[in-house]
Amino acid sequence: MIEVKDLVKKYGNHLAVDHLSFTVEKGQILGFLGPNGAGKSTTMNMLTGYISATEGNVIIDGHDIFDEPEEAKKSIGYLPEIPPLYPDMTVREYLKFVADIKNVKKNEQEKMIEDIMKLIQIKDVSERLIKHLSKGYKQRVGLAQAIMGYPEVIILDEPTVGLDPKQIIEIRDLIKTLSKKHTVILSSHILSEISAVCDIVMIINKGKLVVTDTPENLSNHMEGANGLFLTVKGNKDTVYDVISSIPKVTKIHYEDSEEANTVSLTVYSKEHEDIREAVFYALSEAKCPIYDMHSTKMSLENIFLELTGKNDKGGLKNASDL
Ligand SMILES: Nc1ncnc2c1ncn2[C@@H]1O[C@H](COP(=O)(O)OP(=O)(O)OP(=O)(O)O)[C@@H](O)[C@H]1O
Repeated sequence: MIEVKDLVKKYGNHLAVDHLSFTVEKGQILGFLGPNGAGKSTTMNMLTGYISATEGNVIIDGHDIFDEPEEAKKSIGYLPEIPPLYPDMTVREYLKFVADIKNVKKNEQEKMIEDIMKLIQIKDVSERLIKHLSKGYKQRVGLAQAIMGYPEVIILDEPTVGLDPKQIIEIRDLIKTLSKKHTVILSSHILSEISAVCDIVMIINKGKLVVTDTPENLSNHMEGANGLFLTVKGNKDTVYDVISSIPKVTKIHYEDSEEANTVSLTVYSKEHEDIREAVFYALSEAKCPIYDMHSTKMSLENIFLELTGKNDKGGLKNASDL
């Protein structure tokens, strides 16, 4: 449905998007994740033909967005980060205006506007001026214009930014509903948001692809990086020697210890290896009593920070490469 090949955007000497390639299948929801300035908006603006690319291709439903913009754009509905609304129009007037510019047939317009207002739940504000709507409702009207004409592909740039938690859940549910009939690409800098709605996550940083995988795989593979937190009574060197002699241990990280004569540390092991028993027996043999032992699960935010931090060292393509 969407094919992106070696997409590059340079602003002067600044490489905002650096050879990005990916495909999105029909009916999928692809989440684009990255910190501020990662290149999300720039990529979306190229996908929708809003700005040109320095290099590379974007093929939407078989049409190149740069060579056949009219054909390709027919398949796209776009909600930019700031929704393109006319504040002095009522919701209904605005949607009629959007239907006109998207060449929706006159005899189909009224029904389509009604159906979309019902789907997006904005019927109750249809006669109100857009400038008098709350932010959540403005965002909904932005979504309504994106799906006008029922394009195959819907591209949403940070669709929940600035909304309250209830509105965020409502917009997420809407996105899931939309994906039943459309292919959806959305961007966010919030990992939990992406994992809640997307089939595939692409993490980008400094314009480069860091990793792409399903949200489940991303979490599962990162569990290998989860550690075992320990507080042990004993001497730091002894504890280090004992723990580092356990075969499956890959990394030891010292933590601040709150009790005198104790050592706190997080111990990392190879993927999915349970080292709790080995740690217990080794420390008891060395007469170093364990005061605390618990698993530390990496939060989704930490996964994201870990991945985007690793990018400078280059070259992760799948979560399984971690
Ligand atoms: N018109 C422009 N001229 C020069 N540099 C630009 C322009 N637009 C974006 N950039 C730069 O390109 C990089 C990528 O910006 P972009 O807006 O795509 O990031 P983003 O991932 O969408 O970030 P955010 O989450 O903050 O919106 C940034 O370093 C930004 O400063």
